[in-house]
Amino acid sequence: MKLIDGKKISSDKRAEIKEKVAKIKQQTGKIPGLATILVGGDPASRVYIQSKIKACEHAGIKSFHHDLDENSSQEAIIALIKKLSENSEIDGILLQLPLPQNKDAQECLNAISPLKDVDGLHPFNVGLLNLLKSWNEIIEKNILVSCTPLGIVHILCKSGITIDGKTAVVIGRSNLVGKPLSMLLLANNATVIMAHSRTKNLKEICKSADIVVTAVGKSRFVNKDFIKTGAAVIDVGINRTPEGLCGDVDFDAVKDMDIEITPVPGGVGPVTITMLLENTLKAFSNRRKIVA
Ligand SMILES: Nc1nc(=O)c2c([nH]1)NC[C@@H]1CN(c3ccc(C(=O)N[C@@H](CCC(=O)O)C(=O)O)cc3)C=[N+]21
Repeated sequence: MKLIDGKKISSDKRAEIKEKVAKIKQQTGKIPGLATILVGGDPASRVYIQSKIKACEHAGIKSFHHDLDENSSQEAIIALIKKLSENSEIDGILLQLPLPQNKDAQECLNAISPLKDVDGLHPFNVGLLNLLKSWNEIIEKNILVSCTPLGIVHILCKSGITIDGKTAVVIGRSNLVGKPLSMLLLANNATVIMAHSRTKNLKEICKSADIVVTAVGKSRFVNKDFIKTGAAVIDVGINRTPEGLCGDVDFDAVKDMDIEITPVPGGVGPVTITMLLENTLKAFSNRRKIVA
């Protein structure tokens, strides 16, 4: 088993971003800004939001955090988002998900200006992603795409794992990870299988894949039976167990296999946050029509 070092991939990219931010400041006198919104006090969400704010500070990006009460109305969330969408100091807006019960997250996301939608969840950006014909267009057209899928493609690329022509199985069909990732892999010429909780013969399907991405949220869900020799395994699961934080893959069960795999922690998580910084810069330059 060969571990893919997400922390290293992340810190290399963050150093590049930091330099870009410094250059932007020098050339424009402006500082890119990211607004984060947390509704309610879910402890895991708070940890993620804090890592995002810290990463911004380290890169020189200005962060504007908004804590909303658990009982805030949907109207109040939308009103805040609209205000941030109009604030010219703010380039990116991130609404931390999930929202507390009884709120329509998509309705809130629809209020984010598509130009500031650093999670790529506004219907405009979802549409652009689905219209993609090739990976080049992501760069040329400056489309904002969800951070975890971008991070996964970045990890594969930096690890020298080709996507073109490979069979990739994505387990999980969420709007934040599974669906956008499938579109990105497709744009990179993979043959993509979108698997989910109702998929039959999941083990056999995964066993045929060159790349397996698991975003399920169940510890030890993926074992030896799912993975073929030589495969790349990307573990997006974040599960808190009595033994600590772990992903969806039963690490002990696969440790003797000839595979490449991202660990949890230290795999996809840190690179996801790095892509949020990257998307904030992308939003900055899209809005100002300059090359960062
Ligand atoms: N609008 C929105 N956008 C998101 O991108 C988003 C979200 N909502 N809601 C929750 C998920 C989850 N997510 C993570 C980011 C970093 C780590 C991360 O850095 N993890 C560390 C461990 C951190 C720990 O100890 O929990 C690691 O894997 O090494 C994990 C999870 C972003 N998400």
